[in-house]
Amino acid sequence: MSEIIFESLTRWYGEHPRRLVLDGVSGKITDGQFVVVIGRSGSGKSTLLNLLGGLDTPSQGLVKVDGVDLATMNDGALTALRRRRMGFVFQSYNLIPTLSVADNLRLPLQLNGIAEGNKVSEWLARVDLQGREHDWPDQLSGGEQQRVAIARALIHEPAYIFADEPTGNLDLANAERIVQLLDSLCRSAGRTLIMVTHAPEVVGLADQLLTIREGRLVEAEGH
Ligand SMILES: Nc1ncnc2c1ncn2[C@@H]1O[C@H](COP(=O)(O)OP(=O)(O)OP(=O)(O)O)[C@@H](O)[C@H]1O
Repeated sequence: MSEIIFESLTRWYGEHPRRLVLDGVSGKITDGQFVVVIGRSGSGKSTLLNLLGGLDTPSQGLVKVDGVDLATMNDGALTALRRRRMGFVFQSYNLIPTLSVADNLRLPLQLNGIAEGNKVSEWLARVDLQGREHDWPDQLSGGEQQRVAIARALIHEPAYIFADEPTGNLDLANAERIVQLLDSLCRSAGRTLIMVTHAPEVVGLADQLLTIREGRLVEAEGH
């Protein structure tokens, strides 16, 4: 059972004055949900995502992943949790430029001690990039690089995928393709997908919508 609970989650930067960017948000993300985080630029979306994925530490409040408060974990345990249970997709793809496409995909397998088998070619086929094992990231288009990044985020079969504006650098057609790919690959395997986006068309796919305004969660209209 995978579940993320966050309570009174607060993040500020600096002291005197404190700059409050997330102001006591609470919620629950359950197994296999597609959660969409929307809100204006600077409202705190990436801050929330980074806290839920253990990439950042709250100033106050807590995040529980699989029932464990992240604040009780040491760095090694947190790294292990992120490596095994989570996959990350960013706006800027973040492929390692000095590694081939295949070696980028091998990294999560190696870090988790998972046997490679045919996984690299299988996952390239799933993102419609069969035969591109030996290409370098800079030989791929933006949409292709993001598809490699998706395969890399999923190849070790994590429970949670965190995607921070994964379509931010793509044209509309590529953006739709990336969202559909993430949605279908996560849904088919019951993985939880948490996506920050500016794209209003993604909202309709969400099981849960988190709308942030000035660091606070806004109640959905009509509820
Ligand atoms: N390291 C930091 N130091 C100080 N302020 C920061 C830092 N990181 C983020 N902030 C501030 O926190 C606020 C929220 O940032 P965040 O990246 O979460 O917003 P966002 O909603 O994801 O925005 P966007 O849609 O533009 O990416 C912003 O005003 C930003 O300037």
